[in-house]
Amino acid sequence: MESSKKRKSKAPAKKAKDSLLEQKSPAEFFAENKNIAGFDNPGKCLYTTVRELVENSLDSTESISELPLIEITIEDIEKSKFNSMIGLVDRDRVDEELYDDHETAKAREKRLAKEAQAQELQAKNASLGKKMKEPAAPKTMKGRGGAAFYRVTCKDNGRGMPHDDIPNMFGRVLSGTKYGLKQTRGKFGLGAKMALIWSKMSTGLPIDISSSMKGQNYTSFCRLDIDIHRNIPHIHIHEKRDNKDQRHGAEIQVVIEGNWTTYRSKILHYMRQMAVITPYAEFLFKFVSDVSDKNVTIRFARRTDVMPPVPLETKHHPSSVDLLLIKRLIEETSKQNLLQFLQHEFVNIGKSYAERLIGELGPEFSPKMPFNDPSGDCLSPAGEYNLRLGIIKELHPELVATYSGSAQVFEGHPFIVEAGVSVGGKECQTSRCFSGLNIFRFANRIPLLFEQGADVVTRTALKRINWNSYKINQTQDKVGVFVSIVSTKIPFKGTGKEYIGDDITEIASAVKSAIQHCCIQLKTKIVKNMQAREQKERKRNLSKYAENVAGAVCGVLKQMQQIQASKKKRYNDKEAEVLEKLSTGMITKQMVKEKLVQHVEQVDSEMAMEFAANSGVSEEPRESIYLQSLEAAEDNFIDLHSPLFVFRLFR
Ligand SMILES: Nc1ncnc2c1ncn2[C@@H]1O[C@H](COP(=O)(O)OP(=O)(O)OP(=O)(O)O)[C@@H](O)[C@H]1O
Repeated sequence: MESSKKRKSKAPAKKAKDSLLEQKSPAEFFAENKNIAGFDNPGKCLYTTVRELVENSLDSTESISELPLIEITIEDIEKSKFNSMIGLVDRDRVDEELYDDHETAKAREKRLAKEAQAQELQAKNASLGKKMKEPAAPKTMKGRGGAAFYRVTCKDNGRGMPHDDIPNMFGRVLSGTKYGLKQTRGKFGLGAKMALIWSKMSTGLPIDISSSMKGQNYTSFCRLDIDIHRNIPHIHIHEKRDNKDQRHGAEIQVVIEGNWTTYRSKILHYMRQMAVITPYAEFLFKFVSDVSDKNVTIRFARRTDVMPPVPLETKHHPSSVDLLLIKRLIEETSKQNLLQFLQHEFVNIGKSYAERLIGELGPEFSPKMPFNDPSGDCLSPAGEYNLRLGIIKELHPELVATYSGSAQVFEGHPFIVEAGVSVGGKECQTSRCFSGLNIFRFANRIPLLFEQGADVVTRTALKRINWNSYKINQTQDKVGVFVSIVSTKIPFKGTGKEYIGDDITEIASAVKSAIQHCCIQLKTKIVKNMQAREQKERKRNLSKYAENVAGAVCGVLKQMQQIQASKKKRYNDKEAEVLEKLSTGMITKQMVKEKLVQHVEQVDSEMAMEFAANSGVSEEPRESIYLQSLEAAEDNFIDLHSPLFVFRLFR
C-alpha cells in the first residue's frame, strides 16, 4: 500500500480503464464550486476577497494583542495596463461586432447604472429582512471584453508568518493555523486560497505575500500560485529580504476580476460594520482609479485602545465527543494512561471525576452522566463597551441599549450572545440605517451581509420580538438591531460564512433574550420621552389659544359693561371692581393674555415637579447610566453606560 505521505504529493490517481471512479483535489473541488465559499460572480468575488484578507489581518493582529492598523486598497486596473501585466499585446479590435461582448459606450453606461440601482434596492430590501436573490452576474460575463480587474492589497501590523510556512498557508487548500478549539474569524483554512484560485481563474496572475514577524531582521517575500490539480503551492519567488523598517505584519496583494460598480456599496457597508464591531481598530480603505472622481478614501478611526481579551484555546467538552474525535484524540495524545488522558484532553474532568468515570466503564456505564457546561472563559466577545461605542460612533442614534449574555452551550461548544438596539439617528445611506428594522449581524466579530432573511438574528427580530410592547414602532422608527455571537464553533451554513441557521434552539433563544433585555432598557427611556413630549405638546396647545381666550374674556367683560351702563342688571362688588378696572385701562386684553400664558407655565412646571417626584427625580433631569455587573470588575475597570456615551474607569 502507498504511504499517505507519498500519496499527498501526487496528482489524484487517473481512473483505470474499466473504472468510472474519479478523484478530485480539494483545490479542484473549490475551484469548481467556488460559490459555496462566497465566490459567486466577479462582484461578489471582489467583496469576499476583501473580506477574507481583512479578517485574516484582524485575526493576526489580535493574536499578538496588537491594536489593529489595517490598510485595504482596491486599485482599478485599466484594461491596457492589465493586458500588459499578463503579457497580452494591446491590439485594437478591427471588427467590433464580431465580439460576443460588443457593447456601445452608451449601452455600457446604461447597464452599469441599472446594475448599481438594482444593488441599492437589494441592499435596502436586505436591511428590511426581505428575502431576495443575490445580484445577477453582469451580462458581460459571457465575454471577457467588459470584465474589470483590480489589485487588492491588504497590509496589517499583525504577527506575520513563519518563512517556511507561507507557501502552504496560501497555496494548499484546507491548511491553516485556526483549526483548534479557539474563537477566531477564520476556521476552514480556505479563504486566502480561494482569493488565489479566483485570481488564477480570472487573471492567471500569482499572489504576492510579504511578511515579517516580531524581531525578524528579514522580510519574507513569496510570489506563488496554486497547482489546482495537485493542491500544492507553485512557488515563483520565495526569498528573504531586508526588513529595513523593522516592522512586523503582513501585506498580501492579489489581482482579480471584479465589479466595483455593483459591489461598491456592499464593500463600504462591510467596512463600516467592521468599524462598529471593532472600534479598537484603525482601517484605512482606499479605492484608486484613473478617474479621480471615482476614488474613495475612508479612514475608520480608532476610538478606544481597549481590546477584548485574547481568546484562549480550549479543550473538547465531553458532550461534543463522537467516535471519530475520540479515536483521533487517542492517537494524538501524549498521555500514557487512561486517567491522564481523560484529565488532559477534556474540559471539566478533574482527577476524581476521571477515576469515577473509569470505575463506571462497564455494562452499567450511563452516557447521561451529568457534566457541567463548558465555560465561556476561552471566548472573546466584543464586549458591551465596544459594541455600544461602535454603534454610537458609526450611527449616532438617539437611544441605544446593549446587553451581554452569559456563556451558554450547544453541542459542547460555548457561545456568548451580545446585543445592542438603537432607536433614531439620521437616515443614513452609508451605514444603511433606514426607517424600520435594520439588522446588523456579527459572528466571531465578522459582519455578515448576505443571506439575511434565513439568519437566526433576522428571524428572531422579525418574528419573535413584540416590538410594540416596548413602545417601538417596528415599521416607522429607525431601529438598529445589532447581534454579535462568538463561539469556538459558529454553526455557519456553508463555508462562505454568510449566515447562521435558525435551527439551533439554544442560539435562537439566547438571541431573543439578548434583544429583549435591550428593549426593556429602551422602553423605560422611550416612555419617559413620550410623556415629556406629550406634556410639551399640551403646553404648546394651551399657549396657542391664549390670544383667542383673552379676546373672548375681554369681549364678555365689555358686554357686561354695557349691561351695567343700561342698568339692566346690578353686579356685586367684586364684579363691579373688575369692570371699573377695565374702563380705566387697568385690565387690558394683553394683560389677560399674559396672565393666561403665565398660568400655563405654572401648571406645566407644577406637573413637571409632580412627575419628577413620582419618578423619583428631585433635581435636574438626568440620564440613565448603567453600571456593569460587579463580576466584570475583576478586569480592573468598571464601565458606565449611557445612551450617549460610555465611560471606562480604571482602578
Ligand atoms: N495577514 C495574515 N497574517 C498572518 N497570517 C496569515 C495572514 N493571512 C493568512 N494567514 C495565515 O494563513 C492561514 C490560511 O489563511 P486562510 O484565509 O486560507 O484560512 P483561515 O483564515 O485559517 O480560515 P478561513 O478559510 O475560515 O478564513 C491562516 O490560518 C493564517 O495562519
